[in-house]
Amino acid sequence: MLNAIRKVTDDLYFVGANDHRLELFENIHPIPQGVSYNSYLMMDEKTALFDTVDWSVTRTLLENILEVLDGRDLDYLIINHMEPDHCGSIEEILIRYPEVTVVATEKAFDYMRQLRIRSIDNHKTMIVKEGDSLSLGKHNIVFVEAPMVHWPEAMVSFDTTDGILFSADAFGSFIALDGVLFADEVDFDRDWIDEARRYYTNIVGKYGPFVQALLKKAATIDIKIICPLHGPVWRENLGYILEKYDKWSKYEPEEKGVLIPYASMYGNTEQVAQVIASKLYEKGVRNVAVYDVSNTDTSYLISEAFRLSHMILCSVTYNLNIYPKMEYFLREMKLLNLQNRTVAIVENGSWAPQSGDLMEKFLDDEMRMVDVLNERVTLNSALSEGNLTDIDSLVEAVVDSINND
Ligand SMILES: Cc1cc2nc3c(=O)[nH]c(=O)nc-3n(C[C@H](O)[C@H](O)[C@H](O)COP(=O)(O)O)c2cc1C
Repeated sequence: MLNAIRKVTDDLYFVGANDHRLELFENIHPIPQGVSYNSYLMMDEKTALFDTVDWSVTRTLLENILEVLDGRDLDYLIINHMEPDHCGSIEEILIRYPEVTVVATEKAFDYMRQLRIRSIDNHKTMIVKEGDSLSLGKHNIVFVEAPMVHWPEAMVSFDTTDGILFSADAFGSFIALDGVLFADEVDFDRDWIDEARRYYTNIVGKYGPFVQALLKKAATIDIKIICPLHGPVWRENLGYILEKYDKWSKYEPEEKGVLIPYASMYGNTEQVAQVIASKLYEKGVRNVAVYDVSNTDTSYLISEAFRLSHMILCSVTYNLNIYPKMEYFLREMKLLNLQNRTVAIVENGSWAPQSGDLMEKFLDDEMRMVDVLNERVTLNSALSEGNLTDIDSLVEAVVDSINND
């Protein structure tokens, strides 16, 4: 093979590509380890391509397809999701394979027109809805609607012959594949889970109830392989990733532990965050994650907030407000629907500390099912002897809450 193509099964080929050049996914989330855009080509009596890739790697996709088709024509292009990182090459496929039939939901066809995929109306199309199926010969493909996972038009396709779920954005992950195809070829729980969580929580996190609906449908079919649109394919231990998705989409913490994001200009608030973290370890808590909100991209904080059960928000008062980077994190948590967490507050201010009240009001008024502990610590510029009792009470309250949850 001239190209980096791998076989998922005897009839199914991975023909996607890696991207190490994109700095920000969706122009917002850093991806220091890259990302893959997955596309799969089924070679049966009829040939079918499941989704395409981002425009930037179209050349690789086209060469991969040419090599696998080996002179045959492409019969079907099945579009599960119309986000441009997956639909970016549709037009090129249509130009090169004029006889191809495009298979998608009605909404997906609307988006093709919105996105100015000009030649779609000159092509054979097949609009599918929940339960429709398509025979490729040996393989029978059933279409299952998956609205808001993560766009309204999304569907997943299920090959009933081999039990393969083409799961669109569900079960995806950041990190370029770089030769890997299957999740069982890496130490996923050590090396990939943090980026899988950061991908899910920031990209799909808001749509938990829709993911729950998809998981319920998935429970009724016999899935043997999951082919997502980013990251590795799952063929072993599917329960591992299904369980993670179940937790994340129910907004249940994965682990007991404490996230301590701090906003500090000159280090005094940071010092208190460190003191609190030390005291938590002294009290036997083992899962404490301390982050400076100024030098940690919010996507990482969101991911940690989904992972852990407790949070201690530490912020200076900044022009009578919450420190902007902390405020941004709070707003993102709200937008992504995070809930079911216990939170304690540390505030700092030299003349009119306000960040504590403002953070508490935000948590109470804007977020759902967030329990704010009464034990607050208020610093005036810097830690003083007078704060120590309050710090101990806050730590005690967090430890009690962890132990009694
Ligand atoms: C630009 C700026 C704005 C501030 N605004 C307020 C304020 O509105 N109210 C207040 O009580 N303190 C205010 N402060 C004081 C800080 O909250 C105070 O310096 C705090 O101790 C900083 O803690 P740190 O060492 O963790 O940065 C402000 C400080 C700066 C630099």
